[in-house]
Amino acid sequence: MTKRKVLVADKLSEEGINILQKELEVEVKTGLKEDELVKIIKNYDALIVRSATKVTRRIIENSYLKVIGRAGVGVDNIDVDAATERGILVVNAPFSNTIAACELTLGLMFSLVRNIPQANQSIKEGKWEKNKFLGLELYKKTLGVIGLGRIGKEVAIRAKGLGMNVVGYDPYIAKSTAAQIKIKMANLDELLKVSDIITLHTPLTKDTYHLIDFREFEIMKKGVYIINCARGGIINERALYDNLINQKVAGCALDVFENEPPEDNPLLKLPNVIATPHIGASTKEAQKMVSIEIAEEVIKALKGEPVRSCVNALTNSLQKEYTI
Ligand SMILES: NC(=O)C1=CN([C@@H]2O[C@H](COP(=O)(O)OP(=O)(O)OC[C@H]3O[C@@H](n4cnc5c(N)ncnc54)[C@H](O)[C@@H]3O)[C@@H](O)[C@H]2O)C=CC1
Ligand SMILES: O=C(O)C(=O)COP(=O)(O)O
Repeated sequence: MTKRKVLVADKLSEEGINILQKELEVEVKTGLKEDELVKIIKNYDALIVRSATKVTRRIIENSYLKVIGRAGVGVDNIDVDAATERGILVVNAPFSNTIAACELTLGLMFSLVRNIPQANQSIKEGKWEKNKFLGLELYKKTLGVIGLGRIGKEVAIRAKGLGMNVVGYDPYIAKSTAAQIKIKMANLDELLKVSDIITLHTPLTKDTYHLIDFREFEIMKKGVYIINCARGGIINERALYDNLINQKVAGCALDVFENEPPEDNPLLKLPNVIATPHIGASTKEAQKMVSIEIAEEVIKALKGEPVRSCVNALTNSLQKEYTI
């Protein structure tokens, strides 16, 4: 019997590729543009991507795909509605990169308040600017966690371990989740008012697009720090820029951008912005697990077996069940 064909369009660890190869014919072609994908997508039963490849309506409508696999969590780069309309299953691998994204968030939080990247740069330039890099302690500061799903929850638990006060905002989680990790829940405005550091961990959806906009910056404390390891579009980058310039925001750490790669993004020119190139999920452990998780899901979907992480029609109410 001829094997079904899967196109792997972004980098996937070899463990996952090996699993796919046992059952399917696998082709790996990365860095394809929309036009190139449109030309070849008819040849495949399944497509696997990460965040780089945008799976547009045009690609979907030119395909005979049965399943689209997202080797990671966020599916904002996939037109899930278009896939659903054509009966194409969209599955993701949400259980494998939680710790990786959480630990990057913590690394960025320490880096921000102690100016570690700036101090590193300075000493490598031959300077000894000891007095320039006076930092802040995290101990007893208030961390506002927006989105208390898998990653936000792990960040909150670790922040409490550092002696921080943690306030959470997430309209869709059960009260028992907050009680379990012993953090205070608040509405968005209360969280913005009291937080010394704010970290974002929601998906990018129609509801969370520009969740942090000019109005929200107005409510924040002067000297607040912002961390975004979720998605660029959740913060209005123009509002962030203005509030860094007027020093309402003391500094921010960004792993994600509205446009990636962020060509000519003015935020990257500011000294109080530290940035990483969307590496939240980039650990050996996470990438190995993600590749296995998505390979198994895609194979199950092609066999018509029940899958664990179908994201079609994931409305907010469904998301509630899904997160808890
Ligand atoms: N930088 C990176 O490489 C990575 C980024 N991510 C991003 O992080 C996001 C979160 O990942 P997980 O924690 O695994 O997802 P999750 O689904 O477990 O958690 C998301 C949480 O956000 C909440 N939420 C949804 N809408 C909200 C709103 N309007 N206000 C407040 N909370 C809201 C949900 O109720 C849920 O509890 C992903 O969607 C992805 O975009 C995830 C992994 C790696
Ligand atoms: O899993 C996610 O949502 C991520 O953002 C990770 O993105 P990546 O797979 O590293 O391109």
